[in-house]
Amino acid sequence: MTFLPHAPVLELTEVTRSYQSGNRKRTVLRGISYAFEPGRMYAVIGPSGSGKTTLLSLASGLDSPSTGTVRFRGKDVAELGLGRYRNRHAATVFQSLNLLTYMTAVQNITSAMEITGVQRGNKNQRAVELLDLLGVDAADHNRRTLKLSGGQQQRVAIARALACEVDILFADEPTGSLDHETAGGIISVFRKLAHDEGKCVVVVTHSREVADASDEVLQLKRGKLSAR
Ligand SMILES: Nc1ncnc2c1ncn2[C@@H]1O[C@H](COP(=O)(O)OP(=O)(O)OP(=O)(O)O)[C@@H](O)[C@H]1O
Repeated sequence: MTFLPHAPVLELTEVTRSYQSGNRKRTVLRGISYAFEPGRMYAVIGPSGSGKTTLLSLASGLDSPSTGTVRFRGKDVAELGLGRYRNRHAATVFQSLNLLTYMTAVQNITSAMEITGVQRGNKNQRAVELLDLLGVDAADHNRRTLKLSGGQQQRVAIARALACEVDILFADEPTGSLDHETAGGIISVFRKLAHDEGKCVVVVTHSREVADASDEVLQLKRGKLSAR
């Protein structure tokens, strides 16, 4: 199958999400439509409680919209199967990273490949390639991730997310706990993944630096998404 270079990789159409609390319904997202392209980095910004994480959950297949559709390369992710979409096409780096800290950087990646059923002969070699791509020092590849710095851990978590050769990478506040310089390194990684590797990178952030480094800045306000 061939794809047009600028055909959207991810499309949200009239997406809404409401939460029921007792007998009250609260609508967080109100009819959001947007098309995300490969090879671009997007920042999603907005005040606390505006629904950024909710939007990320729907776009990444962790949750389903109340109404509307989320499509990956034209196919409704509900039909594709949310588990399959998450394993094969769209990975998320969470704020908590969720690394297995008693395992090495390489083991974190190879075990993710095992769990998601990646068909690859030499998983170790692929893990090393990914860690190199993300700028993790060779000396750190076989260290337990518990022993790595916050910035290095973040890189390992991103490498693990990419282990399944996904097309879309989501990240929730990836620079929130990093100092300025380390955050700059992570921002460069995201830009490289979008511009050199053709990934669609979507970052939820409060950081001005991340927003400034992105190709598109999308603002969530009162349940609506607008390009800034
Ligand atoms: N599972 C849930 N059940 C009920 N309400 C929820 C649930 N998840 C989120 N909400 C509500 O939806 C609103 C948006 O939350 P969300 O976490 O998406 O915002 P956010 O923009 O990511 O906030 P922050 O920047 O503080 O992380 C909040 O009022 C929150 O309380």
